[in-house]
Amino acid sequence: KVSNEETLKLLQEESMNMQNIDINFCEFRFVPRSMEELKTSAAVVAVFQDLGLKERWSINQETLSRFVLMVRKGYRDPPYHNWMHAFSVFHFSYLLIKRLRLVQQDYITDLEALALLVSSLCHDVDHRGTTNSFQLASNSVLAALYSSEGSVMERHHFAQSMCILNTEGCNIFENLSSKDYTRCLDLMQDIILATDLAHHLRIFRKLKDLATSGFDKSRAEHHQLLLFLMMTAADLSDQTKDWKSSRNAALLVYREFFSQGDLEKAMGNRPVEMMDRDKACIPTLQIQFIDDVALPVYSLLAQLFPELSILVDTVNSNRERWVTLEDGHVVSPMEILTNDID
Ligand SMILES: Cc1nc2ccc(C(=O)NCC(C)C)cc2n2c(-c3cc(OC(C)(C)C)ccc3Cl)nnc12
Ligand SMILES: [Mg+2]
Ligand SMILES: [Zn+2]
Repeated sequence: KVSNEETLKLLQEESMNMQNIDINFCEFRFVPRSMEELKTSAAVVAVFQDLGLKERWSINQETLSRFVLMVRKGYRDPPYHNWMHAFSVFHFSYLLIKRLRLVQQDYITDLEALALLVSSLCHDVDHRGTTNSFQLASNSVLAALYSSEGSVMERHHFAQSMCILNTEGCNIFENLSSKDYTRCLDLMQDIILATDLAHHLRIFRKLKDLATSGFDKSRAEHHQLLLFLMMTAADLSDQTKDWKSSRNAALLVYREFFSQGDLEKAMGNRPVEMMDRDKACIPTLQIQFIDDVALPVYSLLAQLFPELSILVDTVNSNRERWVTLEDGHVVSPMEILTNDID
């Protein structure tokens, strides 16, 4: 339960707007992870304000504040899949909607934009820092619940999100028409399930075809594929930031992976190399992940929206930094002095 004083405190902060959050808040180079965690809940409320979502969907300010605090409380504290990850994914989705003017240009409807934003905030809620395959291998409760359908964690994230919406005073969709309400939850389910890497790899060919043939605003399937591509791009958006930010985020991912590897060894199972701290070579693994997953995502997005090609350039330059680290690059004293590689 979110206490009233917490909600009231957040309400007082609601006077926050884009300017007094950070002058660069609406730039793709802005790093949401650099914000003080205490200010992130008010920033989420300010984003809803800025996009006019409260008026458009008659969202009560106090309900919104309570919802944001409940979502934040719904996240645990593993190295990577925590609230600050959710907040950074939410921020990137906001920038896509705002800077590309997606609703004004009819790429997505205003309901799809609402669903994308709320899904971004909720998409990893109650993550335990372990993968879908670990749920199965460890016979977790979540595997028992969802393994027959697959995407075990993603189904749990969606179920948790619905629990939060159904909590007293937290249903931000309470004033939507029943048609919009149903449609919005269906969209959230599709979008959150699309954050399963296996799902992304399954639809990748369709995403390529979409980027090649061009977006047809009249086709519902194109709206859906675009939402999935933007959600994945947001989920990976640490990789579109400056070198230090993207490197630090990647190191958090491996801290989580290696902890899972330690668990698997303790269970008598052999972890995959990527999760084995004794075998993994992070630069090599990162170059592989950037080539196999990250670059294709931002390249497709840039094919659809050429103004985003700057993101592809940044991912490529971060890739180059991993290459210099990969070949056992000897750190020169100068680099140590400039703490370029700390
Ligand atoms: C920096 C960074 N390195 C990663 C290195 C490897 C992998 C991994 O899962 N490799 C397995 C093989 C089969 C490819 C993921 C990595 N990763 C993610 C990530 C992305 C996810 O899925 C979407 C969002 C749909 C792409 C799902 C979960 C995660 Cl943790 N986010 N940042 C990273
Ligand atoms: Mg996830
Ligand atoms: Zn995520």
